[in-house]
Amino acid sequence: MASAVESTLKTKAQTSNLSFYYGAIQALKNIHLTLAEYRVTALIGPSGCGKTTYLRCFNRMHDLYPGNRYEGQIVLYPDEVNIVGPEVDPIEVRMRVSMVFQKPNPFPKSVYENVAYGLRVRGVRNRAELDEKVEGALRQAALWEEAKDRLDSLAFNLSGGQQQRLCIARALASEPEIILFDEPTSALDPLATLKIEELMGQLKQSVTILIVTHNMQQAARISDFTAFMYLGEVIESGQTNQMFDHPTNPLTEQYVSGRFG
Ligand SMILES: Nc1ncnc2c1ncn2[C@@H]1O[C@H](COP(=O)(O)OP(=O)(O)OP(=O)(O)O)[C@@H](O)[C@H]1O
Repeated sequence: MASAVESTLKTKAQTSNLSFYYGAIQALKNIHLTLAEYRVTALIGPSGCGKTTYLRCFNRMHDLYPGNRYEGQIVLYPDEVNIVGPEVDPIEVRMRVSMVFQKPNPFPKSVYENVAYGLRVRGVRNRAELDEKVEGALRQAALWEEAKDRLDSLAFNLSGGQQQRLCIARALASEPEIILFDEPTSALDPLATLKIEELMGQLKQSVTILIVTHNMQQAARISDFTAFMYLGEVIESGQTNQMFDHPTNPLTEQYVSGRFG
């Protein structure tokens, strides 16, 4: 049951009747899920259940490939825009919803230019403003201290964990409302993983987070809410401690206790 504090939460995004098709293949079936504002929601479930497919609906990444089709709605609040609606420009959606991928994927540019890139695309030209925003994003991504003396160095010279934090800074620079994380630590060592997990705890003060993870301990550590997916459906969702300690669906119970997946 939701606590008194949790009951005051605002909804950031409401998914209703969402189905998704890769051409003739239906990958998501009639999904309903609420994302709470300034909270971390984890998507868990066995390989191929649709976690990444669902995540990618939130920034209309599927629009990059012909034949893909959405049905239903993901309504973003407070303005109640259905971001998978055909009348909504995917570019606009991607300004509001950023994504961080499994493997760090910095651009072949300097540390500074990786973060400044999105700002330049959005028309920021003034050097002082760029400097301020780049520093702000690097600080928010807990990378400033390590990167401030190597802003002009190529991003590939950073460690894997630093590169992933740079990608987070790049995602933050456009001041998104939601950040999507697709298994963001699967390519990182335990220490770099810990840094990213701690960072998410700080980021959720100003942004709503949706994360796909295969790591049950990670989901339990960092998320406030968890949704368990199976064969393209959300089978059960709720507060993370409830989902792990007292799931109501036997499939969820089997999955979180490691008996399948
Ligand atoms: N481009 C595509 N074209 C056709 N089918 C696809 C495509 N991408 C994914 N699928 C199918 O959609 C279903 C969901 O895949 P998805 O990658 O979303 O699952 P997942 O839960 O993220 O899996 P994993 O944990 O292994 O990453 C799978 O059956 C997959 O084969």
